[in-house]
Amino acid sequence: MSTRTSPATHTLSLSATDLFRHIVALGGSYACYRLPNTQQFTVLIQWQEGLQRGKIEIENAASGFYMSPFLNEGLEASYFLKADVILHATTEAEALTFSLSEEQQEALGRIDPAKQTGSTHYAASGKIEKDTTQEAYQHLVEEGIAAIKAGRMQKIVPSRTKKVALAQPFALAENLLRLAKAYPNAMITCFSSPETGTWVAATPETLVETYQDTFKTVALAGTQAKKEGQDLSDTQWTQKEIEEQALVSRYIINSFKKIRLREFDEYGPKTVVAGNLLHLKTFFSVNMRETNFPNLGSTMLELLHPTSAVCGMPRQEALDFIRTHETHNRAFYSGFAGPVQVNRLSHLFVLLRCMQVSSDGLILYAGAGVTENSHPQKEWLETELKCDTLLRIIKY
Ligand SMILES: C=C(O[C@@H]1C=C(C(=O)O)C=C[C@H]1O)C(=O)O
Repeated sequence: MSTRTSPATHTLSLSATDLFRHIVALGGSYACYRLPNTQQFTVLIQWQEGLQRGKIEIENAASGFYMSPFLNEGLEASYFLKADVILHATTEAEALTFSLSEEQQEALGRIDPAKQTGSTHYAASGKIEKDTTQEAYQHLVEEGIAAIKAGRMQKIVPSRTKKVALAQPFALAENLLRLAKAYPNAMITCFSSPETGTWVAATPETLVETYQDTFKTVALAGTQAKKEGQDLSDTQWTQKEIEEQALVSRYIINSFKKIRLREFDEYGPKTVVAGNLLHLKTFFSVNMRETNFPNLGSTMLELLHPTSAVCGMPRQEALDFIRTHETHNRAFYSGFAGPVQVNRLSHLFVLLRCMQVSSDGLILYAGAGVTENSHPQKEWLETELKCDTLLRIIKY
């Protein structure tokens, strides 16, 4: 759908809260996002029931939003929200407000803002994960270190949950705006459907981006707290962090090698800000036309997910470890999500710094890269900082 403006008298100004309520009341699904370093929020709405299940070819897909849980072999457990309607709003104002043309109002059905009183989002279906204690997480890290010392893996990324209670119904639109303002260079996103429940993320990590002829991905790892007024060029990284991030870079280069792609640009590692944290990031880009890899986005998505930034190395051993040792289901945490073919851009992000919104609370998820030299308590503190990325900004 186009966003051309119709005469002012016929446009309807609708708050995100009213819009979300309207969609949920009619049984639709939506995904809302603000790309890094942009001012615009986009909402993709699907009216027909049921998200499409299974792998899609992002190059040939309709406009929509692609979502994947962490455990997703062959990407067959993915979901696709087909955008029947696309709306945009800027974040310059104090509230998220959409301006709907007549055509868009027709597509959305009759909307009476005064009658919108229901929920703005779907509550989680199925079992809600419990809180992970510090003791349990540190024990998991110790088991990871033992497996590495026994030679079964080089790196593992154990994760945990953190459950917080809600004092009031979750103010979704207000919180998305708060996150967008606090974190200009993050992808701020939320998706809500009966199948997936509701997830919110402020993620720093691109998994796959394609626009016109360019393919991009990044290797992101190594974490430290960002200090007030810190000069990024003075940041010190330990050998452990440098090696941990280099493993992720190597994993990406090995994936290029697997498909005999030899020409790519590599830049970094650079220290980057992600909310309250600093990471090391290497940027990769490929010209898909010159290298004759028109489907590189779909190909790399399958090769990369889950990367060693969120799973470990080697991948199969790390996956087995996570499946057998973690006591919670990661669901969409460390999976991926993002728009596909929206104005020719497909941009999928790793779902990090994320949480599930349930009717009785928020379930946050975070992990930390563990190598032979890890300290369990430090890894716990790292996951606390990662949870704080959301908790220090949102109201709950
Ligand atoms: C696993 C997470 O983050 C990943 C792990 C990192 C690390 O181990 O230092 C850093 C960035 C992410 O690639 C998370 O945020 O939960």
